[in-house]
Amino acid sequence: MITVKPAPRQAAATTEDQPMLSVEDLRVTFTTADGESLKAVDGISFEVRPGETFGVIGESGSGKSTLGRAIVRLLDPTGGRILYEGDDIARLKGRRLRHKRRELQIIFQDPNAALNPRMSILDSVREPLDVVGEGDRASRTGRALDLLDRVGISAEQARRYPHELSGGQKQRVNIARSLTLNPKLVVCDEVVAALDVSIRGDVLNLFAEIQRERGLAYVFITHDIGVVSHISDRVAVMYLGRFMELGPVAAVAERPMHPYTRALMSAEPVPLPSHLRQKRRILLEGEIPSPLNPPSGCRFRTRCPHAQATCAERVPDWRPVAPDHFVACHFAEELAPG
Ligand SMILES: Nc1ncnc2c1ncn2[C@@H]1O[C@H](COP(=O)(O)OP(=O)(O)OP(=O)(O)O)[C@@H](O)[C@H]1O
Repeated sequence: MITVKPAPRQAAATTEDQPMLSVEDLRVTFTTADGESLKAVDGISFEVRPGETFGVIGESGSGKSTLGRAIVRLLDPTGGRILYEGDDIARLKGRRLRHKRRELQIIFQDPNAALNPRMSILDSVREPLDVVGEGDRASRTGRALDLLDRVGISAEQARRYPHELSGGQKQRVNIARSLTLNPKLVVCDEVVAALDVSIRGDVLNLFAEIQRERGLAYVFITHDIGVVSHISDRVAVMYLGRFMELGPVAAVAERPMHPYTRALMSAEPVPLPSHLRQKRRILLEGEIPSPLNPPSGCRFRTRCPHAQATCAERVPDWRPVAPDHFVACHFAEELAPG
């Protein structure tokens, strides 16, 4: 089990609740090799507040990575807006997009994804600074070494190549690399999933420390509810391209309002205090349906133990059930425990 030091949410608590990023009705549709339309992200809206960790959880194929990549414009949204400091990231082009993207970084599950195997660790971390041409080479090298030192990579290790480092060390290097251009928001896509369980806690702690030092916001994408409950302030539960529930982690853990959230939470040994754990294991039957042909009405209805006729007929409204807590289920209040 991962043990993560409790992280006081200083940055989130001291900044006002003004969003730093507003995602409005975001859509990403892929065209498959057969020419079919696949709605990987299908009308998602949320805000990220300065200094907070916004968790996104869901099964494989729910569209989490697509959402993360769209936020940093690694792929082009099909529709909707991504408002960041007065600009719509979804529409920006050229130099203005490159400039904004410095402040929005992403770290991937595969520690090798952003590291060139033929470049030394130091060169890889300095590269973003070289590209924007900040200062002279010596100052850029100094800054890269400082960042590497901060994440626990020595100057001697910085001269090595990626294959000479462990997965955990490489993920530390990726953290350093993502920080070179002083981002304000980092999308973390399953960043500890590929790491040995024994070191996941250390790497998560490093993420939490860096966040406190820099007031960074994270969008933390994971299928691991234990990870999300430890690191996030708020969490969104995603299923087949849509959010099913969104709220403060404690509220969602204590009183999950969507049947899918309850099923997810009961399926894993969540390291939550016992009074917050779901008492009964709810079996989530069947595979997630194909996004090429999603169920009508509520997308979860084909696996929901409580589905009724209405669920096939009408898409549930996205509505508040408590302050800051939203759900898309026709029967949320009736079904929610206690
Ligand atoms: N480039 C693409 N072209 C066509 N379909 C894609 C493409 N990228 C993703 N998809 C499809 O979009 C859906 C969502 O994928 P995505 O990787 O975003 O989900 P995920 O929740 O991150 O899952 P995982 O954890 O397995 O990556 C899946 O059905 C996937 O097959």
